[in-house]
Amino acid sequence: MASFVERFTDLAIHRSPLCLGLDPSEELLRLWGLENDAEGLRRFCGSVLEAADDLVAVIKPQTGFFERFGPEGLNELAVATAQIRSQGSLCLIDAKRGDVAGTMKGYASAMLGAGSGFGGDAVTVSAYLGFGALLPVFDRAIALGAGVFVVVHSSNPEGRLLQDARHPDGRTVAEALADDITTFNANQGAGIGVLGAVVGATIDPAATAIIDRLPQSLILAPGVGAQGAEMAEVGPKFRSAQGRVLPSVSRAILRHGPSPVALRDAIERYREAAWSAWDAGSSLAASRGHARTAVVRR
Ligand SMILES: O=C(O)c1cc(=O)[nH]c(=O)n1[C@@H]1O[C@H](COP(=O)(O)O)[C@@H](O)[C@H]1O
Repeated sequence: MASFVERFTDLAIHRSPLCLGLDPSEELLRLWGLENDAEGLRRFCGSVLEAADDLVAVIKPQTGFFERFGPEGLNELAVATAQIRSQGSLCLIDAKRGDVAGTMKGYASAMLGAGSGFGGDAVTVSAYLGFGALLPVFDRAIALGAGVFVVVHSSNPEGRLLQDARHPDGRTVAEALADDITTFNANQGAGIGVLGAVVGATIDPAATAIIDRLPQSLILAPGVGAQGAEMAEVGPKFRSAQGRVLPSVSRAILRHGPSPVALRDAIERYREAAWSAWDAGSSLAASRGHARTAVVRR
């Protein structure tokens, strides 16, 4: 089976590298005139996924917005993940789980790959209990051709104090984590590895050297739109990771619903912008131009 990286790279060229966040929050359900319940979740997700159709590479459901309704919400998460896969997009389950190794094995079986509870193509994880504790998730991802995104430099200001704290050797926590990710990927072989990283698009341009420490990783870049980062900043900030970045947008697109036309227009706009951010000026533009002609002619 093709790896997550191979599948993403192909979809990024033929669809767009955009990662569409599927965040059915109470605020958005209200804005859309939907009930704040499991039925509202279902209608919201159905409309978003119909509008996204085959336009984007990755769709990222945030589990918290589903878990808030208990078993009924989890059922809607399963419905959404199945629909994402049936539309040919990659399903990145944003669960940000992080626990001791034995428990991570449970989360891995819940989230990752065919035969798991939710069948994600990739998952987000948090390393606060230690990078090594996440190994069961890494192992399952390798075995099943899935992906893992480890939070390194989060998009929110509250993350700075913890992630910028220094190890005795002078590296920040985020830098040491980036190095752990790169060592792990390098031990698996050359090229982009199974471990991706989360680096917020809100990152201060003065701090972007952290991205240079991740030469073998896909990089999920949330924070575009509602959190203040512009898509136009992603290309310059993430230049050293050109062709490996998934800019992620949730509210700035979702607030355009429930009109299917307005929603699709918003996805189209961010999709185009994500393409430019991804490959501006690179040789990837040629293959993209080729694929895009086919898409436009659909
Ligand atoms: O892992 C994530 O996706 C993530 C990491 C991070 O550092 N910051 C962050 O906002 N996120 C998620 O990305 C989404 C951002 O939503 P918007 O700000 O509405 O685009 C939410 O689902 C967050 O949980």
